[in-house]
Amino acid sequence: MTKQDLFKQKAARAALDYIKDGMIVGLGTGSTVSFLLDYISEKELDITGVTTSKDTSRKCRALGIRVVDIDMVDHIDVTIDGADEVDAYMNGIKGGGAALLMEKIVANNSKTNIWIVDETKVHSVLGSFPLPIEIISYGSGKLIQNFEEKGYHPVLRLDNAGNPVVTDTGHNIIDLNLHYIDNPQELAEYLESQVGVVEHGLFINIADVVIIGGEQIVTHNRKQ
Ligand SMILES: O=C[C@H](O)[C@H](O)[C@H](O)COP(=O)(O)O
Repeated sequence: MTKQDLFKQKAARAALDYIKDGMIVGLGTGSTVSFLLDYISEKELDITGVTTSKDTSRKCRALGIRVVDIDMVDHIDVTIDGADEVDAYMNGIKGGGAALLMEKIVANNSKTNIWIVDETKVHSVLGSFPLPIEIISYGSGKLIQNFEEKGYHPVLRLDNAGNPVVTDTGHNIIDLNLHYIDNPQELAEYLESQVGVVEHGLFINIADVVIIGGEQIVTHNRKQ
């Protein structure tokens, strides 16, 4: 196991403190959340999960974690998710695993949102990680052209067979290679105004707690 994986594991283990029996828990997507699911199963926590991807649902089924559709619950107590990059203001980029749309819907319906990341993902300014944009396929060439003209260096994400990645909700992904996002809010507003964009991977003012795994665990709390 790499050091980065060990740090992801540490962050995932620390997140268990926020989960109690009987809770409805939003379950994110990705390798860090995968460690969390293992711990939830090992500890036999009696939770009801609301998942953010087919991958997470599959893993929950394999581990015997109960899962229900988001529309079957009247609230979500806490959601625990990974992130691809986190800045000093606890804003982040998500969607490296193409799950950003379902993740944002679950996050927006959760009382508390907790991110679990390893320390390599924390940067003072967002943009090192390419920003995923979920789009409809019709007219995607035009959208790419618009993003090129803005200097965003867009790349349509392809799968191993060279076909456009199709998300769990049936869309495609464009990754923007921005390197330095000086005003995430302004960029989010621009992206939201583009017809054909379903959702973007900028998660602004969403995380309440960020647990960073490193040699030590560091926890940031928005309310502090
Ligand atoms: O679409 C994927 C999600 O936003 C993930 O939470 C993110 O990519 C982090 O994944 P990982 O824990 O594998 O680094």
